[in-house]
Amino acid sequence: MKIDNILENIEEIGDNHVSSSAENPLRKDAFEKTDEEKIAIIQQDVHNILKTLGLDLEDDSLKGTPLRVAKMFVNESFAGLHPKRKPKASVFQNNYKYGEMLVEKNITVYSTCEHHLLPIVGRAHVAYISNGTVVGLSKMNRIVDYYAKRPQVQERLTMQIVAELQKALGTDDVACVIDAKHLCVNSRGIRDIESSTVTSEFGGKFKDKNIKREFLDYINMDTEF
Ligand SMILES: Nc1nc2c(ncn2[C@@H]2O[C@H](COP(=O)(O)OP(=O)(O)OP(=O)(O)O)[C@@H](O)[C@H]2O)c(=O)[nH]1
Ligand SMILES: [Zn+2]
Repeated sequence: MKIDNILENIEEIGDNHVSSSAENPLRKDAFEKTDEEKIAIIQQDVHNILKTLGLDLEDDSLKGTPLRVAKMFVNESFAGLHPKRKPKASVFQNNYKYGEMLVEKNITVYSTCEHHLLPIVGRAHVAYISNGTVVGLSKMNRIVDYYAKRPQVQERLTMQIVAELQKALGTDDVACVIDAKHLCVNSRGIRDIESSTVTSEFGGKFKDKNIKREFLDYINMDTEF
């Protein structure tokens, strides 16, 4: 994809529904380097970090780590930063006139906390009410995964998922709840292994108390929002 198209794509994401606060802070030159160029630079950076910590990078087990981490950042953990990886949300006409709520629950979330670069692991529950368009079920999981593969805060991730589905489905009637553990809270710092974080975004009809309740009942949440 050409850089102009990519920037256009980002602007388009910004325009429609996604408020500026729901965008990951990206530099203007974010996509000027190829993935291969980024991997080569990050490999050197990780090498320097480990060397500074005093590790012997000639060691057989460690010597592949800088490249391994660089590839993981670019191709896996943070792959969703690049708009070229945005999933195509195949939509269909709702010819069968299903008018009730559709809930895709227990979608696995693996993301990364942007403050500590430690994992966020949990579940997302996504729901929408069709206004004539339906989306392929797996596309909801793919949209969650795409936005999760970025340095994130959970609030922004939740909002981005809703905004993307609102755009694909042409309706505001979309909601998302995420319940996730942040390893920066569980494994370091306060080291609270039990706590998890719940975030929600309720668009359109989901702001209605009864509709919200129906959704929360489907996902077995007693939490009052
Ligand atoms: N709102 C929000 N905060 C997050 C998220 N992920 C991590 N954090 C918090 O970001 C904060 C960063 O605070 P700092 O005080 O700069 O970091 P720190 O000194 O490592 O803080 P401690 O984690 O309390 O040791 C921490 O309180 C994290 O728990 C998230 O998704 N949303
Ligand atoms: Zn953190």
